[in-house]
Amino acid sequence: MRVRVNDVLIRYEMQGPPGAPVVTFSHSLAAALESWDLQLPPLRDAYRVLRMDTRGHGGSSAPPGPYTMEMLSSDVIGLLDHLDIARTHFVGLSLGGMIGQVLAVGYPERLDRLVLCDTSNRMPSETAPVWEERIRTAETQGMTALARETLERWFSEAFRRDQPQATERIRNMIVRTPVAGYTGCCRAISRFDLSGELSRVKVPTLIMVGEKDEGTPVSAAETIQRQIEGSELFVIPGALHLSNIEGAAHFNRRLLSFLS
Ligand SMILES: O=C(O)CCC(=O)CC(=O)O
Repeated sequence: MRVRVNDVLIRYEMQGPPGAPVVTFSHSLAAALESWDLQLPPLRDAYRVLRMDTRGHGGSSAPPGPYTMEMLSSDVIGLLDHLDIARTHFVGLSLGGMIGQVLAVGYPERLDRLVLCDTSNRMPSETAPVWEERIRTAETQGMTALARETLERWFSEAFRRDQPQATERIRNMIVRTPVAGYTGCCRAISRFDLSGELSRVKVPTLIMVGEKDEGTPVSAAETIQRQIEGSELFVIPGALHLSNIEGAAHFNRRLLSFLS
């Protein structure tokens, strides 16, 4: 389904019994709602699972950027309003986790529980050249040029070797991401800094991170945990950045116990 929210079309899927609590999933940069496929089966009997493509990704519109984290968060609120959802659990990975933090600060009345995965409360200014380089590569060579290095940051060598079909599916998501959507979100991420405001978050929060995530490492998760009072931290053994896929069994067990 696609609905007009703010000035864009947002693609989403909603599965699960009517009246059940809603769990909203928000994916990483260069992914799409299908990156949560492994979370659907364990949740869909007891929850309404709402998965959406972030602006600039998957089947959502990709207007020219730059985007801001506030814009991306406002798209989530617009979708919830459209679907008449007053409150939701929110699970966000990486970029999705940054959106989740903005929601928890700006719209706490809309959130029941918050799960922040493989994310950070700010992008250090030292990383600015990395984002500029990724933007330049996407604009000059297209998303295919970014696929291999992205997969290497997201999954272990063993996973890429042993799960070629799953790896290929994610690769397709990366290369199909519109360049304008990717670069628009890169700019939102590179300017992201919620470090001064995160201590205001009172929503019950679980933080999960792949043990070997390099882009948003365990230390970044620990920083978030120190700032959000009462939050829990779970490190997913062996996983890199897309811990919900490579570490799905651990991820799902911890997610279910936190939500229930
Ligand atoms: O994945 C994201 O949503 C942003 C952070 C990032 O680019 C991490 C990575 O791909 O290594």
